[in-house]
Amino acid sequence: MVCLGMAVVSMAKPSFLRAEQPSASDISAATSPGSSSSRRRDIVFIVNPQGANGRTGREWKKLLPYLRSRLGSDCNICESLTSGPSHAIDITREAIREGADAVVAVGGDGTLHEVVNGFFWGGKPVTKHDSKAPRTTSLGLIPLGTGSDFARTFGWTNDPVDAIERIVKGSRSRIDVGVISKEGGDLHYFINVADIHLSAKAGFHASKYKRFGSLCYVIGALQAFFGHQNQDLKIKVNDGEWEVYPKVTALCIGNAQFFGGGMRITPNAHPSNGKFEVVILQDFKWYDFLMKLHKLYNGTHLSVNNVLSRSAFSIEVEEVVGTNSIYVQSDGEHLGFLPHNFSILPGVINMIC
Ligand SMILES: Nc1ncnc2c1ncn2[C@@H]1O[C@H](COP(=O)(O)OP(=O)(O)OP(=O)(O)O)[C@@H](O)[C@H]1O
Repeated sequence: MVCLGMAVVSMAKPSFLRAEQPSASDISAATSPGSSSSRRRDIVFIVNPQGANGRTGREWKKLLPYLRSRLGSDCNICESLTSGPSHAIDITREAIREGADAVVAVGGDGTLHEVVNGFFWGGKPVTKHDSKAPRTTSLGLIPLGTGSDFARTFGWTNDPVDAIERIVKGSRSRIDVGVISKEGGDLHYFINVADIHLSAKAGFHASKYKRFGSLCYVIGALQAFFGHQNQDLKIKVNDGEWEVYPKVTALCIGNAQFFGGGMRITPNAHPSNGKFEVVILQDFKWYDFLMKLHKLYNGTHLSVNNVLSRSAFSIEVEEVVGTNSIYVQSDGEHLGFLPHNFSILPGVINMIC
């Protein structure tokens, strides 16, 4: 982990909280009565240098001088470049335990997803080591990925300068997070959209073609259609009765609205409303997608035949006939196959919005 302008700090013992010396004015502000809010904030930027086929790393380097100029006088800015998949989870947990004021994901939805998972450990939110001085670590985002779908719900652009201004402004909102469980498996968290069957299979294939930019979603979808069959699924919403939904093409559980590089699949979802929007597409053929694709992108597909939307706090999904081949993904990351349970954790993270 590197604190800007300071020495390289070993990952084994992160000390970003101590790495920068406060300036004289900061010391006086911190020691004057009633001035606790003006203490220097510790912000950890977790950067995936390989995001968007390497663009994230290149943009991040160009962004650093601006970041220093906008935040450096008020904050200890720490950067941590990820070394591979899942690294962002560990960095986040360590930063929260050390008492960081904010952890900012710099990259795409995959990086954001890992950072969100780092906010939890053993089924509970991670907390600061020193519980006598509790502090809530906020989540921030500089969207610099291929799809960057989560940011679209808030109308955020891929312009990192806008994202830095949001961090400077520092407004925060409580946001919901989805939790996914499977019998005998670890808990998994998502912030954007979890989805099942065709779209999840398309996402699985798309992830192999990120070098082609947004085109990866088209290639992934074409590959997923190959050999696709709509499947009967059993669904239990809000701990009610099991219901069978015939010929499901895709089932999408939205905490936010967009997936697949800009498709507004769950147009009524919002990460602050305490519930998911569940959208189920049934008996779709390949030509239905051709005819209705524009509606899926602009979010007007809910009135289309064989599209159903409902809100839910929890949903359990199983196959009627077990094939163990129905793909599940969360925030665009492959998660395995059905069955899975999904439920919402309302307002569990403080987000810089
Ligand atoms: N140093 C690294 N080398 C290779 N892969 C990494 C590294 N750090 C993180 N990753 C993996 O890269 C994946 C994708 O990253 P990210 O989401 O930032 O970019 P993207 O896929 O281009 O964007 P989007 O998810 O918005 O389409 C993450 O899921 C993460 O596991």
